[in-house]
Amino acid sequence: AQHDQTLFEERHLRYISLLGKGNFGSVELCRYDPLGDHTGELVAVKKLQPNKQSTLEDFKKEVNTLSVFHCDYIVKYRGVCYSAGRLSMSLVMEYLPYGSLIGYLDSYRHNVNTRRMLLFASQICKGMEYLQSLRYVHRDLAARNILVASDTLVKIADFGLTKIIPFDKEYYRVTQPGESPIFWYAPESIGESKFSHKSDVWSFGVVLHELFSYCDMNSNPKRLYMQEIGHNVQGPSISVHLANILKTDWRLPAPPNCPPKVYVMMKECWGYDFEERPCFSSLGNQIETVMQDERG
Ligand SMILES: C[C@H](Nc1nc(-c2c[nH]c3ncc(Cl)cc23)ncc1F)C(=O)NCC(F)(F)F
Repeated sequence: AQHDQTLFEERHLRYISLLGKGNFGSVELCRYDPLGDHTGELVAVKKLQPNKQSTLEDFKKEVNTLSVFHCDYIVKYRGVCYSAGRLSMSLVMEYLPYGSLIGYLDSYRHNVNTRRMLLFASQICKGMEYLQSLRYVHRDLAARNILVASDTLVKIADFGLTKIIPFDKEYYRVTQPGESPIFWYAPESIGESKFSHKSDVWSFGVVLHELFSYCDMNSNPKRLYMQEIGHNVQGPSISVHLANILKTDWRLPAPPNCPPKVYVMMKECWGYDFEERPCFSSLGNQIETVMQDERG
């Protein structure tokens, strides 16, 4: 349809730069400039790179998933761009100039205080509550997949691994796990490829750890776990070692200067049994409470 705002014509999408590589494709900064006078808006365009892991079908699912989300704390879907005679397609999203939380905390760490981090945490929590209300599990919740819209707003992004939980079950079982972000995974995800809202809660605990570590590369989850496991451990046996230390109740240490109440919340998210873990709505309330206590 002529006035279909969600259809972007390839000839008007002007490539500007590569933003980064995600699970199944790369995301580019483009200007959609139908008038050709540089007045068009900037957009983030995710191009599918079909490889052994991802197919056009997977990509279409990611597009359809994002297109139904309407939440202030989830990156906005703008539409699609078909190219090469509908053989390939790209996902068009809003462009957030501050980039991902990792880069933001690294560069603006000095004006991000505890209150601001708790605000970001509560927004991620609200975004996850919204996902849960639609029976979606994100499966890749990590600081690298959180976008910063402004100094006071963050949004969840990268729904490449997102799955909908079947109506008759409380979890989603993955058949062939690809490149798995195992250091953000709950024990049941590592051991049985089971994913649920409660495994997303585990990952949220790891995001809290990243937040309160200012996403400092020297204390990122992978490095801290590998220190405990032993750097000489390689390849597939890493997940066995990781599952073992989690079973013996070893957890990521409290980040430096982390408020005790926040570390308590992380530990709750890391309950070995998924039933011990809090739900996102209770986490949201706990965060609001800590925000009130925090003079900040
Ligand atoms: C693969 C892509 N990687 C990157 N994206 C951006 C980015 C800036 N601004 C953006 N605005 C909208 C989008 Cl979708 C991405 C960016 N910056 C650095 C990246 F490495 C990505 O999607 N990462 C997940 C998340 F979006 F959460 F950061």
